[in-house]
Order: sequence, then structure tokens, then C-alpha cells
Amino acid sequence: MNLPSLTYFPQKLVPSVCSALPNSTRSSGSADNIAIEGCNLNFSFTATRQVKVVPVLRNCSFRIPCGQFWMLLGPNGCGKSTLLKILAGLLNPTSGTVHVNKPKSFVFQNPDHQVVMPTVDADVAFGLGKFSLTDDEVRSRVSRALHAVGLFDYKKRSVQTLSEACKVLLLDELTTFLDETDQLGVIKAVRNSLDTSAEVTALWVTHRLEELEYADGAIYMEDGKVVKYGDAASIRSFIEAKQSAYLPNEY
Ligand SMILES: Nc1ncnc2c1ncn2[C@@H]1O[C@H](COP(=O)(O)OP(=O)(O)OP(=O)(O)O)[C@@H](O)[C@H]1O
Repeated sequence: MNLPSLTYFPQKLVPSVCSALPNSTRSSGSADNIAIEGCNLNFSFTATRQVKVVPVLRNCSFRIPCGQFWMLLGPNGCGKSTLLKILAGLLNPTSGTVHVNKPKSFVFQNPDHQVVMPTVDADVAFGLGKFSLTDDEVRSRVSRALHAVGLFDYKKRSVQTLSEACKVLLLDELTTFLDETDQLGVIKAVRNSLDTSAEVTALWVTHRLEELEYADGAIYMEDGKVVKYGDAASIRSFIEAKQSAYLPNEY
């Protein structure tokens, strides 16, 4: 496996699970103490009338231990949302393996945009409306999707009654539209839910370096690659050093 430079990781939390895996998109069935894992993940799309293949993610590898609050940072367009969608099961990687403990929950930047129907299965089926599928095909695809994220038993539940009893939270720039007080409130609420349950793990996409104060660890990406991951303080120092290197010494 192609692991990027690692600033800190307790040795007992790093079982050698990736290298023995086939290079497929199946879940790796990672060790119990690793909640989220990506191994050599690549993602590309075909652009310009199906002629050019554009890479978005390049050999991304990382491991996030259970019960920790991690952040995903990097410049605009480096691939953070794409990586999060792959972890959520919303996109398939072009190659590489992914493991995320279940049930998992993905929250978009604007949560109001992600729930449109009253029940869980109807909401999932809504996204299939643009394809010409039979009712049986829709039912079968909805079942597969709900099984994939560990929510099959909740298919008839009202979306309003879903609890936050998931094991993994994947959160994409939740605080973008919030004022400073509410930003802090949300981040503290996530931190608090992790502190009260050792089983919950969260990965939070952000641009705000100051939010790293609440994190256990972080992943820093550039140009589709995981450049560094490890404890939050080290990643913050790393990014700050990069930023200051770009500032001119004198005008
Ligand atoms: N299916 C696709 N079609 C076209 N472009 C795509 C596709 N998937 C990803 N991209 C491009 O890949 C790049 C990475 O996008 P992504 O949204 O993952 O980045 P990001 O780091 O989350 O950016 P931001 O911080 O601005 O939200 C962007 O340039 C995006 O336009």
C-alpha cells in the first residue's frame, strides 16, 4: 500500500490489513479498531465528449481509528468531497479498496437539500426517478443501497425519526452557511457525541484550520493525493508552514 507520510499513529492501531487485499472496490473488512480506511483509492471521470479521462483522486491511502474525530483539508478542487462520497458509497472508486464501519451517515453541505421524501426507502428511490426502471428494479436497487449502508431495517422509517445512532459520520463542510456562533455549536455537538460514545467516528471536511483544535487527527490533500495524515496539531503545523512559505518575506 502507498501510505503518505504519517506524522503520528499509535502502533497498535495500525494492523497490516491493506497490503493483503485484492485491488477491488469491495469493502476490506478492516480490523475492529479502524473505522474508516482507504487503500490506494483512485477516481477519475471521462470528460470532453468521452475522450479525456481526468483523474480526481490518485492513490489515496489512510486509516482512521474508531471513536476519533478527524478532519479532511486541502485546497479547493483537490478532491475532498469526491473522497467523502466514495467513503459514503455514493461514488465507486475507479480502483482501490474502501472500508467504512456501518451504519454510516453522510451529511451534505446544505442538509436541507438531501432529504426530499417522507420515508427512508422513498427518499432513496427518488434519486432513481430519472432512469426508466420498473418498480421491481427500483425496489431491488433501493434494497441493495440500504443494505450497503446498513439501513435496510430502517427502510419504512420516517426520515425525521432516524436517530444519530450511526457508527460513522461523514460531514461535508457543515458549517459553511452558518455564522461563527453556530459553527462553533455544530462542531462542539459533534465533538460531544464522540466523547459520549467511543463507538462513533467522524470525518469532517473543512477549510478552517482553527477547527482542527477540536479534532484528534486530520488528512491533508493536494491535487487528488493524500499528502499527509496524522494527529491534528501536526497537520495544522504542516499546513501553516506551507502557507507561510507562500507569503512574501517583504513587499
Ligand atoms: N464527475 C465529474 N465531472 C466533472 N468534474 C468532476 C467530477 N468529479 C469530480 N470533478 C472535479 O474534480 C475536482 C475535485 O472536486 P471535489 O468537489 O472533490 O473537490 P473539493 O476538494 O471538495 O473542492 P471544494 O473545496 O471546492 O469543495 C473538481 O475540479 C471537480 O470539478
